[in-house]
Amino acid sequence: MNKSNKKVMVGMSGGIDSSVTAYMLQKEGFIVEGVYLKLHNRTDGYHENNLGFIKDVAKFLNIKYHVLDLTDKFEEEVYDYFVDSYLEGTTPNPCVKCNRQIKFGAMLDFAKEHNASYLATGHYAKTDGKFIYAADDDTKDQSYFLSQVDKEALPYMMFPLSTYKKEDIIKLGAKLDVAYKKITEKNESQEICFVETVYTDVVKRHANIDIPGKVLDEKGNIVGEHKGYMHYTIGKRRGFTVHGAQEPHFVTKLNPKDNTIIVGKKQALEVNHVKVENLNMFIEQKEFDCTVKLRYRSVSIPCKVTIEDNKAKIALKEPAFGVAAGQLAVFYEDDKVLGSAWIKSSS
Ligand SMILES: Nc1ncnc2c1ncn2[C@@H]1O[C@H](COP(=O)(O)OP(=O)(O)OP(=O)(O)O)[C@@H](O)[C@H]1O
Repeated sequence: MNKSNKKVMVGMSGGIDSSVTAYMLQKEGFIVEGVYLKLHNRTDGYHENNLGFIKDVAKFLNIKYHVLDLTDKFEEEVYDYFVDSYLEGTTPNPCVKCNRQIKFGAMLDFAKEHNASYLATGHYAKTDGKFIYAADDDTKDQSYFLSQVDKEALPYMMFPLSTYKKEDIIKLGAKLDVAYKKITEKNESQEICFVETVYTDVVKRHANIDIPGKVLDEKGNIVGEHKGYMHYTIGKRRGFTVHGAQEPHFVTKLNPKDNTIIVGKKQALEVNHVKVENLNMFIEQKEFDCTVKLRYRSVSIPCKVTIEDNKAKIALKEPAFGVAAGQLAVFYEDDKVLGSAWIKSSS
C-alpha cells in the first residue's frame, strides 16, 4: 500500500493508547490527523485535561487535530439508553452502543468528510476490513465491544495496537517524548467514560433508586427486603436480606413493575438457552455452531445458533451462570467475531 498520500484520522482520547497509535501510523508513512470527541458535559476539567495532552502530542508529531462536539448525539444514543436500561431492570452496555453510533458512526463520518481513507483507534482488536478479531493480548481484548459496528464501517477501521501488549505500549510511550511520558503516568481511563464512581450515582440523577422492596424466592414467597431494584444486577449476592438463609443467594431476576427482586441459590443462575434480538452479523449463515461470550470477561461457551428474522436462539452446549438481559451475546469462531445480538431472556 502506498501510504505517503493516505490520510488516517486517529480518534484521540488524550490517553496513551491513541497517542501511540498516532505515532505508529505516522512512522509507517501515513498522513495523520487527530480528532477528539466531546461526549459528555463533565464539569471537573475532564475535557480540558484530555485536550492538554492531545495538544502536546500533536505538537510533538506536528499533526493537525480537531475537536468534535457530539454531546447531544451521545446523550441520545448512549447516555439515555444507559439510564433507561436500569429503569427497565436490564444491564446496559454503553461502550457497545458508543462504538456503533459514535466512534464508528459519527466519528467515521467526520473522518470521511475530511478525506481520510481510514479511521484508527487505540482499541485492542484486529480487523482485515471484513471481520473483527480478538487482539493478541487476551487481557485487553476489546473485540466484544466492537462486535455491533456496522459491517460497512469495517473497511475503514484500523487498530494498530492489535498485536501489542499494553505494557509494551506504556514502555514505548515513556521513551518517546516528555508529553507521552506524562500520559503514561496518568491513571488508566475508567471503564465507562461518563461514570465517575458507580453507575447508581448516574441513575440517581434521573430517578429515585432508593425505594425499598420485597425479595422473593423462585416460587414467589417473600423472603427478605432490598434497597430498590436498580441497585442490583443479575448474579449479585449482596445488599439484600434473605431471612434464615444458610447459603449465599444470588439475584436471578429484577421486576421493575412491582419493585421486587427474585433470588435463588447458585444453581438458579444456571442457563442453557438464551434468546437474543437486534442482530449484527458479519456472516450470512442462519444456523451455525460457534462459541459465545455472554458478557465481557466471561469464558467462551460452545453453542448452536439459530437465526430467524432479527432474532436468534442460542442453545448452549455447557451451562452459563448469571446471564443478564441487556448484555451482548458475541459469536466467535476461534478469534474471529461472527456477529452479535442483544440478550432478551434466558432459561
Ligand atoms: N473522546 C474520544 N475522542 C476520540 N477518540 C476516542 C475518545 N475516547 C476513546 N477514543 C478512541 O477509542 C479508543 C478506545 O477507547 P477506550 O476508552 O477503550 O480507551 P483506552 O483503551 O483507555 O485508550 P486511550 O489510552 O487512548 O485512552 C481510544 O484508544 C481512542 O482511539
